[in-house]
Amino acid sequence: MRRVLVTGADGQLGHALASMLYSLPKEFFPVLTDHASMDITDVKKVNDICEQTDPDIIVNCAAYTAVDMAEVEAHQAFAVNEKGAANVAMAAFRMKIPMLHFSTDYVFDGSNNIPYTEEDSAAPLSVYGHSKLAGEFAVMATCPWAVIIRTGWLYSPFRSNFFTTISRIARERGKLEIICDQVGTPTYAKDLASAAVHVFRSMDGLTCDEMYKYKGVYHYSNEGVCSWYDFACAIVDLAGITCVVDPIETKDYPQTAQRPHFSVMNKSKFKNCFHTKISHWQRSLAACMESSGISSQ
Ligand SMILES: NC(=O)C1=CN([C@@H]2O[C@H](COP(=O)(O)OP(=O)(O)OC[C@H]3O[C@@H](n4cnc5c(N)ncnc54)[C@H](OP(=O)(O)O)[C@@H]3O)[C@@H](O)[C@H]2O)C=CC1
Ligand SMILES: Cc1cn([C@H]2C[C@H](O)[C@@H](COP(=O)(O)OP(=O)(O)O[C@H]3O[C@@H](C)C(=O)[C@@H](O)[C@H]3O)O2)c(=O)[nH]c1=O
Repeated sequence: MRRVLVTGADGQLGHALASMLYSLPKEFFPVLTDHASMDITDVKKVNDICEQTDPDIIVNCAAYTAVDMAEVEAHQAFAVNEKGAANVAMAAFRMKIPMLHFSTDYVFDGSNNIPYTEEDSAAPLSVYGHSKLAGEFAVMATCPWAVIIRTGWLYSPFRSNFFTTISRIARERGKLEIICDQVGTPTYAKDLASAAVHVFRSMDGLTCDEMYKYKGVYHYSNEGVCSWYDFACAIVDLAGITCVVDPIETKDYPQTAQRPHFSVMNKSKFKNCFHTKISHWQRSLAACMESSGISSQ
């Protein structure tokens, strides 16, 4: 049985991954840590807990994810997303074990008109995007066999995210105005957790030299393309909520941080390397809706 140390286990991805690991009890034993029990900016704490728990795999789900707040809290964003990530990567390097880390579609500036590949240049528009890109470099420099998955528009029935927010405010307000000129692909956290398990299985039992085969950045979201407006319409429809959803432009929804207008990612590298298929975002949204019980409320 493989011990999988998860940081940020109280976040939406950490929670989805923990549930996935508990559902595979013969294969994996989750060692869950959260902000309170293991602050990843505290290098001594990270090393002590890794030493005590002796994991076989480390997955860094901890992050500073408040995109607008990061514009005024750059120091905190970089402390967690760059230095904290490097602390976790250093522990994995010392223990010579697989390290999985997550990054974001917000490393791109949105100027592409075809899906971004891993070879495309990153040019973040926001402090959050810059801090995550710095984290990618820090992780790769610290633990050279690390696998970094860039994902985007993550949602689940757990914690605050676009899915839970829209489900709630559609009922409260009866009318929503949603940006239609930012295009990307939603990612169901359960699908991403399942993708992470594919990575663990591929890297299980490999020597450091063998792990190098997988090193680097991969793109992963659900399949398909939509705007936030399309996503909101689909949530409202599936939930059976009576609510008007109007499309608006980014300029009509003032936000502190700038977001890319286009952040669709090409997932071929992940699918080919880890021999997996990916579900379309509408199918995954339906699965999430069903598991959340929101549509029957
Ligand atoms: N959410 C999204 O739409 C997207 C997320 N990603 C990336 O996916 C990953 C997972 O994101 P997601 O699960 O949504 O994020 P969440 O914000 O839901 O979870 C992040 C977790 O990290 C914890 N955390 C924050 N600071 C620290 C710290 N110093 N030490 C330990 N834990 C800390 C948070 O705890 P607390 O809340 O108590 O501070 C929270 O539980 C991140 O790398 C994120 O950048 C990428 C693209 C899209
Ligand atoms: C609630 C609401 C949001 N929106 C828009 C704002 C924003 O552009 C978009 C999504 O809202 P959010 O607050 O979820 O946006 P945001 O925090 O930018 O989401 C991002 O989070 C980080 C962590 C990532 O890494 C990204 O991939 C992405 O998921 O919807 C509306 O237009 N109307 C509304 O009523």
